[in-house]
Amino acid sequence: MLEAPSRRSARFITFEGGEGVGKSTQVRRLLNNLGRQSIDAVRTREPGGTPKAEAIRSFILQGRSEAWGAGSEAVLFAAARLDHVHELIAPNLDNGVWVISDRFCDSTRAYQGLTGGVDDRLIDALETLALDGHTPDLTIILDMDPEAAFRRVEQRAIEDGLQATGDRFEKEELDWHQRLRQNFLDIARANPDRCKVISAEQSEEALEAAIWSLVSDRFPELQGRAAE
Ligand SMILES: Nc1ncnc2c1ncn2[C@@H]1O[C@H](COP(=O)(O)OP(=O)(O)OP(=O)(O)O)[C@@H](O)[C@H]1O
Ligand SMILES: Cc1cn([C@H]2C[C@H](O)[C@@H](COP(=O)(O)O)O2)c(=O)[nH]c1=O
Repeated sequence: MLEAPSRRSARFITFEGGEGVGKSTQVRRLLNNLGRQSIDAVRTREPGGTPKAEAIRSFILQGRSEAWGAGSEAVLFAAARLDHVHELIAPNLDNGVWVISDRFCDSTRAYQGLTGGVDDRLIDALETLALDGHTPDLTIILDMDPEAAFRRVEQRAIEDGLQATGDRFEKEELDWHQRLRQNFLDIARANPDRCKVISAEQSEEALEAAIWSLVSDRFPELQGRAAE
């Protein structure tokens, strides 16, 4: 299992969890809070973050990889991650810019590995290859009941004027999402230093405050700074 290295001043923080738990919302809020403290930070996401990785994202999430099975999908996610790490994550960290990513390697372990049944040895090998040493310093796992999270996703679709059709993974059955939730909790238990679980069943503002408290406790350069 991954241990976070302490090699640089810029920090690499990832958000993980099931569908619709509020990751993107909290990535944005954390970025704003860091900006208010004059911390230079970029927001990114997986799959995606670079043009090549975004192309792989479209291919997978529109369902075109579905027939290939979870093992091939794990390889595709890793290919996207390899480009993302080399083209965006590593250069920013090397320049002292914090990187905040909406999903990263734990999603492959949770979705394709533990939920999709792909062998741990393949997941471990892909992770080593794609990360090339860029283990997150902190991973925040947002946890909530998937049924409640679905209601948020439906509401988001209504607000966006779209039909809630769902991507490749959002279409899975409820018990699949319940297993996924448990699998993220198991990943957190196996990586207690790097991963912190926070209940996402609270208001956006309360969750933002809980995340700021966690992040500022974790990194000495933020201590004593309150979110405004
Ligand atoms: N704490 C919260 N309470 C209520 N609604 C929320 C909360 N956080 C986010 N939402 C709403 O829930 C919906 C999903 O949020 P968001 O897109 O941030 O989740 P996500 O985890 O990134 O989703 P996905 O897995 O689909 O990318 C949005 O409409 C958002 O406004
Ligand atoms: C990185 C990664 C992602 N996934 C899945 C998880 C979600 O269903 C989608 C991404 O959509 P989001 O709205 O941006 O959360 O992709 C995965 O199965 N494996 C991965 O490694």
